[in-house]
Amino acid sequence: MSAVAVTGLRRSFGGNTVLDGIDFDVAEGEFVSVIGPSGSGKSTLFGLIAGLDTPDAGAVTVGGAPAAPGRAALMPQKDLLFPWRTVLDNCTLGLEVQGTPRRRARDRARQLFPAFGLAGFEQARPSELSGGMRQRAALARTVLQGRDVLLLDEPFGALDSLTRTEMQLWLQEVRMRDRWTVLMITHDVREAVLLSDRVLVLSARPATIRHEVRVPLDRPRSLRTLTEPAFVALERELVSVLHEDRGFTVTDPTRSARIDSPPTS
Ligand SMILES: Nc1ncnc2c1ncn2[C@@H]1O[C@H](COP(=O)(O)OP(=O)(O)OP(=O)(O)O)[C@@H](O)[C@H]1O
Repeated sequence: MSAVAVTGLRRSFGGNTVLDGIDFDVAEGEFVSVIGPSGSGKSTLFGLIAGLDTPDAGAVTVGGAPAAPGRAALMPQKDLLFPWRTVLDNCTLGLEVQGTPRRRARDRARQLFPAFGLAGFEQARPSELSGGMRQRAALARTVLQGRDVLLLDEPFGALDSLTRTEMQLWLQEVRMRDRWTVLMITHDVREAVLLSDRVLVLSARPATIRHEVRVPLDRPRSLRTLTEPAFVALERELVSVLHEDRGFTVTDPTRSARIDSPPTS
């Protein structure tokens, strides 16, 4: 059974068709990235998978049942940590919303802190954390909800490139331990290839799945992976597909691996 199955998904807002027939499956334990032009509907797609929005047509199942709040855990683009709560109590929020008593929620959160590089910061406020630590806290909150599927919407978008690379390798490590099923939105082609088993490329709006690549590189992947010919070839393929959509032909993907260009309309 697929962890996530998306069939014929359509979503419009007013007269603006955003998703125009999206079909894909995610297997249990798979890491799939979704890339595509800004405004193509990636966050809209995640809202539908998270059960926070309803499609105009088509269907989404998570673990074989129709998408509904609480079936997949969504980490939104902004970390949304509450400044007045301690880091520990920010991490327990999802559990508390589910009805877990605060004490038990705190015990469970505390157990994650060492692996998430947050040990010793339980009583700190979010403002005392670095950008990478904030993202790890937001991810801890998402993971703690104990869902079968994690939806990460640009989890590292706000980080500098060094921290970002460290976080990517860290995410790979913690995820290999627990085999989460992950769907991740990113604007960074290199990040998508480094972390994923498969990368889906959305077209510009109205979005369809324009392209898909499998990433058959061994794990764990490391900084060295970034320069392997197979890695570079996949990166080049994805960058070319993305830029073709915008009428460009890419000859040197290493100079244009990011795609955070302005919305097309
Ligand atoms: N609730 C809503 N009401 C009206 N329009 C919406 C709503 N949600 C999304 N949209 C529109 O849908 C389109 C796609 O937005 P979405 O945020 O899904 O794109 P995205 O690919 O995630 O963008 P980015 O990469 O910039 O984060 C945009 O034109 C946006 O204005």
